Amino acid sequence: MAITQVNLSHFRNIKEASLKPDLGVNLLLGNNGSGKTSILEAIHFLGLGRSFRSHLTKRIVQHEQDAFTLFARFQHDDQTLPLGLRKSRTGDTELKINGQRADKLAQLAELLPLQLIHPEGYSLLTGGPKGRRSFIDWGVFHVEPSFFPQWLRVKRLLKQRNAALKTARSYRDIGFWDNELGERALHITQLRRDYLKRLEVEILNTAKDFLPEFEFSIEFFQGWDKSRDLLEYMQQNFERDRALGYTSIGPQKADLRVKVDGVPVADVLSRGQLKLLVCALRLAQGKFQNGVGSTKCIFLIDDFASELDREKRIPLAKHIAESGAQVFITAIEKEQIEELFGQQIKVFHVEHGNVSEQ
Ligand SMILES: Nc1ncnc2c1ncn2[C@@H]1O[C@H](COP(=O)(O)OP(=O)(O)OP(=O)(O)O)[C@@H](O)[C@H]1O
Repeated sequence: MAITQVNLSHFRNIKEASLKPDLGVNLLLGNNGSGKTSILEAIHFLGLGRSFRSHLTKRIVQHEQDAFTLFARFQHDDQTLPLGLRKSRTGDTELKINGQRADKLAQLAELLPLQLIHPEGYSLLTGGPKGRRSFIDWGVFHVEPSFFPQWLRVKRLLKQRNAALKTARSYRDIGFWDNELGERALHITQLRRDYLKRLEVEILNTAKDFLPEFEFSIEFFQGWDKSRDLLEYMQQNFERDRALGYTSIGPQKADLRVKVDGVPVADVLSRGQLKLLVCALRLAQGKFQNGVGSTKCIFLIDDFASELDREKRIPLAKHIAESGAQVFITAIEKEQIEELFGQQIKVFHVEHGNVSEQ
């Protein structure tokens, strides 16, 4: 899986740009505010249908323009597919995959699996469980096709159960939703657990290379006490859920708990160390995907050098190179990246929104 062409039009400060990336490491080089991250943001948009910087399209569309347009060609199953996306300031979306209109942005995620590593990425470990759940689900989604439709169904059922909780007078009024939920919840939980079991070794090995001074452990919290039967537990929790107005236990509460000596990493590690650990998690996941999945993962790395000393950049670059994945890296100085990856990189200069190939 690799992108062979990207065109951007009216995206942030980029009026028009066209890039023909290499299948290996691509370096986006430029001064602060030149537009490097905007190119990563555009690729992220093509892969996930959303930005990692703003949920408002009007912030992304170039000032005084109505819409942005992105176009890419990418390799998929031995063929090259074109992908076009236009999004207007008001949020209207037009998506074309291989010349056909597509109505769901979720279709993009299947075609272009991406891993983003960026300076604020450490919030994966310091923030709430939602991000870590997404981390797990990204991987399950890409290796287990039955996961996504089941998860969508569970989310819909939870919405209905939560709505029913507001008018329910006794457990009987919502018991129906729990029966519908129960089996599906167990299924997706099993898929998450199996996936993490397989990924765990890759994560721990990568983390050991980055932070050899720590002994990490990984625990999967399924969203409720694993010794309890979910249906029975939900029944017992009815009064509590009714008072809260939402379902307080279940797979929607799942989490990935990363600890060092039994203590959550967010309480022990420095910011730079947390950042490295997040790199380890994302690289491990991408490498695992590239080993087992049919579609290969692409890495987007924003501000590679930020907060990492040279000694730590070396294992990071080694794992990136080993992944064999296509990589897009932004940096201000070329030397640091060349030193790590050798001459085998394609350099794009970004200056005031203009992109040129070296
Ligand atoms: N909607 C928009 N229209 C036009 N310009 C914009 C828009 N949104 C942001 N900008 C400008 O686009 C530029 C691109 O910023 P970007 O974050 O891509 O820079 P960068 O090269 O990654 O910089 P840094 O090294 O500081 O992270 C900034 O100067 C910003 O002010």
